[in-house]
Amino acid sequence: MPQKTTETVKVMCDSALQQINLFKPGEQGSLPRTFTFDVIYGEDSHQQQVYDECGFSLVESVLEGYNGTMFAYGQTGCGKTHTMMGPASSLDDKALNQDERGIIPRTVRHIFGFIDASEKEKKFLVRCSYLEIYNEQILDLLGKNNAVNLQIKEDPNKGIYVKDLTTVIVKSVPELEKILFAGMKNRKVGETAMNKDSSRSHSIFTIYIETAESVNDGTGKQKIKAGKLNLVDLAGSERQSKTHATGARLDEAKNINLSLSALGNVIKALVDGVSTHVPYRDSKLTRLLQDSLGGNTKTVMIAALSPADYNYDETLSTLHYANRAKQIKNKPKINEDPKDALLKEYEQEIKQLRALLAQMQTQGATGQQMNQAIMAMQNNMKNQLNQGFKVEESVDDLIKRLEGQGKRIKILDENENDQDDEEEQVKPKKGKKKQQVQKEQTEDDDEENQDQVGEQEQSQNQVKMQQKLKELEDLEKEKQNLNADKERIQNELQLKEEKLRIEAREKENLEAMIREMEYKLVNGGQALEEKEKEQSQAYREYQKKLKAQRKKQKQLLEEKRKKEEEMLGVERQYLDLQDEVNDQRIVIEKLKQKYQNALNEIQDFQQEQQGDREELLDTIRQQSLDLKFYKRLVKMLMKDEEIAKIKLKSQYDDNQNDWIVPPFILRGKEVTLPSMKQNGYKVMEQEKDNRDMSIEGDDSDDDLLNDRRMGVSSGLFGQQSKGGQYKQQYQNEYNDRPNQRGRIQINAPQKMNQQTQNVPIQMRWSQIDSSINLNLNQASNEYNSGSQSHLMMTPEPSMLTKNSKANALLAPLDKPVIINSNALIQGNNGASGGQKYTIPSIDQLQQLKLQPLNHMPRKKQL
Ligand SMILES: Nc1ncnc2c1ncn2[C@@H]1O[C@H](COP(=O)(O)OP(=O)(O)OP(=O)(O)O)[C@@H](O)[C@H]1O
Repeated sequence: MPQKTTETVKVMCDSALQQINLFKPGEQGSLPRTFTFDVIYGEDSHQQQVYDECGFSLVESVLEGYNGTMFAYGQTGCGKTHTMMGPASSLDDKALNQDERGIIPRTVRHIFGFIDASEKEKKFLVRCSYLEIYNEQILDLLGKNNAVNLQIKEDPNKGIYVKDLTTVIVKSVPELEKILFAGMKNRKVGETAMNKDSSRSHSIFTIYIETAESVNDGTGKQKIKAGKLNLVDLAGSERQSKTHATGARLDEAKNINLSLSALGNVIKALVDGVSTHVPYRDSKLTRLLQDSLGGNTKTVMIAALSPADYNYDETLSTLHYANRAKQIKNKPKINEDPKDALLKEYEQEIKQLRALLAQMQTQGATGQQMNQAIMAMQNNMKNQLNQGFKVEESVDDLIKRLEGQGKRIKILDENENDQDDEEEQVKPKKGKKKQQVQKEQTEDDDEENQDQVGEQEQSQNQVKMQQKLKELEDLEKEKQNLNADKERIQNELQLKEEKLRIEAREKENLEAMIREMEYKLVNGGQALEEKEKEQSQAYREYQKKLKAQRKKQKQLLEEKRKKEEEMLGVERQYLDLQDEVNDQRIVIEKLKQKYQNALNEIQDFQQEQQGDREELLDTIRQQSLDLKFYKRLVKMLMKDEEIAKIKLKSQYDDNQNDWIVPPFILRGKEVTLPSMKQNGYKVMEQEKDNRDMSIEGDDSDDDLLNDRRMGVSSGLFGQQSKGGQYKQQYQNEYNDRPNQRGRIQINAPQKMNQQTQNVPIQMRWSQIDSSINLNLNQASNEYNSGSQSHLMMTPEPSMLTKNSKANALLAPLDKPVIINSNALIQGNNGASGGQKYTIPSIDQLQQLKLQPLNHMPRKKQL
């Protein structure tokens, strides 16, 4: 969706013909490149229109049980996030610009609107998950730890899925929106020269909808359908020259461009008609979208364009991308009665719980039996959920967790207070008891006083008194017996009460579980007034009509195009010659136009390929420099045997696309490998903290740091002593690879003066005799004598020994050897020692029509 711009508009949208015309800047009067798509939106179109025409029918399909994917593709800053999400300010419930909301918030409303308008008997289970792919890592935007790189798995029933991805059950628009906004806040966004809030990751918000409805065959059976909707906001392709990205932004851009070019390769392979292999595994993005591209999913691609002439190349590339994607044929199918449907599991659980409750009420099952049954059921459910997804937590819990832990601490404090309160309440009770005991004591004392008075009276009648005493003793005994009986009865009563309490609690638990299970499912026909239902139905009908109209319009356009095609070949009966001439002229004009279009297409394609190649080579070159730096660093820190030992214990993980390196510690002369289970990585980090690093000399100097970033070249020519050391190391490393073939690139300066700009020229190694000798002394001498010319090689500087064999031969094919030297090109005739070889001059190289490569980083003058 083009955004308004003050620059010259070079994109014309023809919505009626569903065509987009792109004019090349500087080519006045030339024919535009024309592309036809299902729908075209100019800068005056509205978000509602985009949703009605692109989103609505896809969401309806998902509600019918299809899988759907909608993704926005395009150059950075073109409006992908705007189209998918809309401006952040529009998402608020009270926002005045709610009509600017994008596809995702509209989808959320559509889904629950549909549920509310469906029959009451229908049951729905709605869940969602939210992930981002950042620097080729899959991060859970709703997860407890969103720095963990999750793994992609494949299962015959579930298809491709992300292991341990958090999914949350939602029952209403506000709940789903809360989750969405909380996840959005975790997304990686950064400022670039082209977009203040540029998405630095690809994000996938997935909504899973399961529907259960009774089959009308009198068996009471239910039909379950499960649809899944992926709403994808891709990060935009970007050129470093425009975004001026450096550091982390540049790393992100490299990863973004690589994954987008992997997506492009998948699309190409799917439509070129010759590829037998589709490279889905080349990136996490293509792997996750595998079902959406050529699989069983209904997919809508939205191409966002910039209309500015400044972005002509990127706009053309996006249009080609979309044009190819348009040709992909998917085979969508409804997911009926899927084995892993959660709704089915929940329904079964509810049934079983109800049966248990009934049993408890009629047969009086014991609390212990109940407990065991509930525990078994809960475990069973957890296992089922764990097979694919993490066990869901409630929306409120999740939001609380995402907002931080503060609330929980507060709740704990409150509980503590509650406890204190309870104790406070207990205290007065204890006091009362004490008072009562004191009272009883006083009463006893009174009795004693009275006895004393009686004693005086009874002194005259001792027998009587003794009898009385005996009676008292008997009474005391009886009292003791009664107390013992009372205690026993009390204990029995307590036990009975406890038992009753347990049973009541179990029953309550059971009922709560049933309530909770039922709560997770949403019944159709809720909350809506009859009038709202009618409106919703009318809107749906209108959408259907609109869809039918669009289909008809498309058919008519197609017929018109076909007729025009036919006209070009039809022989007509002409009444006079002039008519025939006129018609033929029109036919010729049209054929000319077609021919020109085809030529343009070929030219665009070649340019695009060249652009892609340059971008990729640039990335390879950058990565090769990084790799060299890390290699150098590791070699400075560790011995070859140590590296070998650790490599032996390491494994390459295809799923993670990364090395799993076990923890290790460098201590004195030994390498210790602490077990991963025993917190090995933590131990390793502590060891690292204990080490102090010191660098000899004034190595903090910026220049030196820069030179180091460039890799080994900094050490090669600047100081002979260092150079010698490096040479020796590299020679050792590569001399034992005699049979690997490689290629050589010569980056030749266009003009032979010191301010030259490099025009790199590629020459395949196969054009050079594999046993040549190169005399490179001249290059290094020239360098050392202070000339601007220099020689830089990656990654095999062993070539630089005097009269050395061209060890570039030994370079593996994926690591190009780069020679950048004036001297090499000029003083090239004399190979020494045996065979002769002449490196071609620039003219000769150019005559070979070898394609120029990208600009190479120039090395600093030392
Ligand atoms: N159709 C539009 N109408 C109004 N504003 C728009 C439109 N499209 C884009 N914008 C604005 O342009 C800016 C960049 O858009 P957005 O962030 O959506 O680009 P993007 O393609 O997602 O970029 P990136 O790939 O860098 O994430 C935003 O401020 C956005 O609001």
